[in-house]
Order: sequence, then structure tokens, then C-alpha cells
Amino acid sequence: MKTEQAVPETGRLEAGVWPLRARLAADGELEIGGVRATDLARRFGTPLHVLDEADVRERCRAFRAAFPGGEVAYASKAMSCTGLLRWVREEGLSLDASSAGELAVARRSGFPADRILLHGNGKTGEDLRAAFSYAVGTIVVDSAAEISRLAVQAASGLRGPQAVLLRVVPGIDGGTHAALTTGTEDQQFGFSLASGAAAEAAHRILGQHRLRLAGVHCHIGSQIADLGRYVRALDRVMDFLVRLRATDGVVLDRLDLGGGFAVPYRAGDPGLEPADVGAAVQAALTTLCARHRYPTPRLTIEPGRAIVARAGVTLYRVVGVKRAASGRVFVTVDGGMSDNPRPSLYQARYTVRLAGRTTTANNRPVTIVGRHCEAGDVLVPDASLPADLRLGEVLAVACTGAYHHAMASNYNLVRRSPVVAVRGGRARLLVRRETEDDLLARDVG
Ligand SMILES: Cc1ncc(COP(=O)(O)O)c(C=O)c1O
Ligand SMILES: N[C@@H](CCCC[NH3+])C(=O)O
Repeated sequence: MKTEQAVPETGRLEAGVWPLRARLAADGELEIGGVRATDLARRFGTPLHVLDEADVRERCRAFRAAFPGGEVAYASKAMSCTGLLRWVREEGLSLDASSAGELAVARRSGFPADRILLHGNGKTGEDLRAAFSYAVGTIVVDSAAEISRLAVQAASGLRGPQAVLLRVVPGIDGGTHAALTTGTEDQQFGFSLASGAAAEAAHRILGQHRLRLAGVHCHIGSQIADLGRYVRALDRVMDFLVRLRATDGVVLDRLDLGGGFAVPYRAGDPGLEPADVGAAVQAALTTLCARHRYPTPRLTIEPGRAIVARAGVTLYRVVGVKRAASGRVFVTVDGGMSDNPRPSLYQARYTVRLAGRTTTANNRPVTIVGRHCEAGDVLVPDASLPADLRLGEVLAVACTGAYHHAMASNYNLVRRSPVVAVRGGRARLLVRRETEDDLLARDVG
């Protein structure tokens, strides 16, 4: 067990992990988008997902500016609700959706169908029906069986051929958590370049007059901090395009490099800045196209986490403080793995702070745990919080905008938490808290 540290509150927010306009007020209280965290907790209850609108918009703009002439598609699996998708639409981004549900929210937010890409290695009939009834612009083909299913669906409509991208596997390890690596040969997404499966799929699509092969797609994983991996993947994808030109005489004009750009969760963690991603990827593409005398395809990228992670803060209330016989201090909050499964799934680490005040009390090492019935429900194993922490106080966890609300569950039949947008000193509910009636309504036995 670590001993107590003599670390006073610094009164400063950790760099790079809180929303751009988050700050500590004169009395030490955390403010997000000009609204006090404790006011938000009082008004909307806890656990609470807070989303800073200005931060999301700023990230959208940064990616668009980094890819002039390219397409930036927000990967809505990271976080989807009507209010958020409206901001993304207004900022001129496209959208990556991967289920009928994500398409339904996109539709309600007024997203133009031609700016939508449908993804998924397991698209169901329901997903495809939703995509065709919405007339989504692009469908990303992920398996051989899908090619004929898509051709049949496309034939039953009255529109012209459906534009598709072929998802290829470049054989590049993203250098990230094993559960988030999708560019290697032994995983479930896409068609292998090395085995010839991608070439065969391309021939089949080219032979389907109801489908139009518009380009290729590749996504090597998520939370990737090394730009070189994207450049190597691009190299392999370009080789494929060049070979396809030789074998089939086609020149494709879209190249989608996926998302996966890392963000820091704690000060000092590596992350990728949109401008750096844009510069590296576009320079590599220009060089490769010149080398192969290939007309430069239009680039698409699909950031999810890098758009919304930093904009999000989760607020909890402390419901227990206990020193175990081992000496370890456990701080229990009123949420846990139902609103954030990431520590248990990916051993993710977070920045946390007391939201309502600064104190002269020393910090001490604590383990922040959730309320769920498993010892694995550890939100932050290595936190440092003031020794005078009291029950009922509000804790804020940074960088929870992506894959938190989106991955929330009803474990222990807790009600899923609301999402509140903050901007310019005002707060607005985007997603309400589930009610007990919501829970009971589904239970029809
Ligand atoms: C096809 C595809 N595109 C984009 C993304 C977004 O990834 P990230 O949120 O890491 O940017 C994902 C998820 O990894 C994905 O599967
Ligand atoms: N759910 C993962 C990211 C998955 C990426 C989706 N393709 C996370 O929370 O880090």
C-alpha cells in the first residue's frame, strides 16, 4: 500500500484532458461551459454526462480545416444523440453510422442521407432496410455475403446503383489495446489484402450493375497514437488501388482511412492533433499518388473519439468512503461500470478531481469504485483525492464524451444517465435520465 502523500490541491486543471472552456472558479469550483459542476449535479442529478458544445464544434472545425477538400465523417458509435448530431451536421461533417438505431438518430437530427456512410461487419436486414429507406449515400462492404444481399436490396429500389466502399485489411497493427485493433489479419472486419480476398470482392462488386464501387475503406483501430501506422496502411491501400487499375482497368476516386486518432485521458498521455494527422496523411497520399501516377482520390476520415471525448465530463456523487483491512481507501460513487465500462474492458485510466472546492487538506491515494456488485467495478484504481473528502461531494471525471454514454448499460437495473449540453453559461438536457417506468415497460412477462 502507498502511504499518504503530502500533495496539496494545485488549483489548476490538468492539461489537455478537460473541455477547452472548463476552468476552476475563484472558489476552486469546476466550471464547464460556464456552468458550475455542482449546479449541474443538483439540477440534473448524478451520475451525469456533461457535454461541452463549444469543444465539440471546435474539434469538428479543426478536423475540417486539417483536411481541406476531404470528407470528415463523425463516427457516431462514439456518442449519438439528436442534439449532438445537429452540431456535427451544422459543422459540415459527414456521419458514420453502424446500425438502424444510429441511422434513426441521424435521420431525426436532419442529417442529409448523402453524407452518411453505413458500416458494420454484421449488418442485419433491419440495418440494410433502414439504410435503403433513408437512401444513405455510401455503404461500406465488409463481407462476401453482403455483396449479394446489397445487390438484391439495391435492385428492389428505384434509385440508381448504390455507392459502396470496400473495407480492406491492410495487415497493419494499430499498436493499441488488443480489443481495439482492426487492421491485422486475425480479426473480424474487412477483406484481407494479402490473401487476395479484397481483390476478389472488388471483382464481384464491379460485376454487379446495381452496385458502384466508389472506393476503398480501411480502419486500423482505435486510440492509435502513432501516425506512422496510418501512413503504412495508406501505402498498402494505394498498392491495392494500383493493382486493381492494372487488373480491372478501374481508377477509384474515394479513399477512406477510418478513424482511431488517440486522445489523452491523463495529462501527458499521447494524442494526435487534427492538423498533424491531416499533414501526415495528405503528404503521404500525394507522394504515393505521384509515384504511381494515380489520380489523387478524395480522402475521408472517420474520427469518433477525437471529436467528442474531451468535450465530455462525468459527474458522480460520493456515496461511500471506506478503509479496507488492507489499508486501501475505497471511494464509492453512485455510478460505475454501467456508465463507464472502459476501465474493465480496456484497463482505461482517467483524470478525476473533486468538483466543488479546493482544500488545503493533503491528497491521499484512493481507489474509486462503482456501485455495482463486482470487485471489478473499479473506475479509477490510482486516484489522488483530498483526505477531507466528504460523502455527497461531487467528483468529476474528465474525457468521458466518447464510448461512455454510448456503451452504458442497465446492469443491476440502474437507470441510464442523462446527457446535458453546456454552452455560454447555460445547460440544456439532450438525453433524459431513464425512469423506473422505462425499465419496467420492457419487462412484459
Ligand atoms: C469503421 C470505423 N470508423 C471509425 C471509428 C472511430 O474510431 P475512433 O472513435 O477511435 O476515432 C471506428 C471505431 O473504431 C470504426 O470501427
Ligand atoms: N469502445 C472502444 C472504442 C471502439 C472503437 C469502435 N470501433 C473504447 O471505448 O475505447
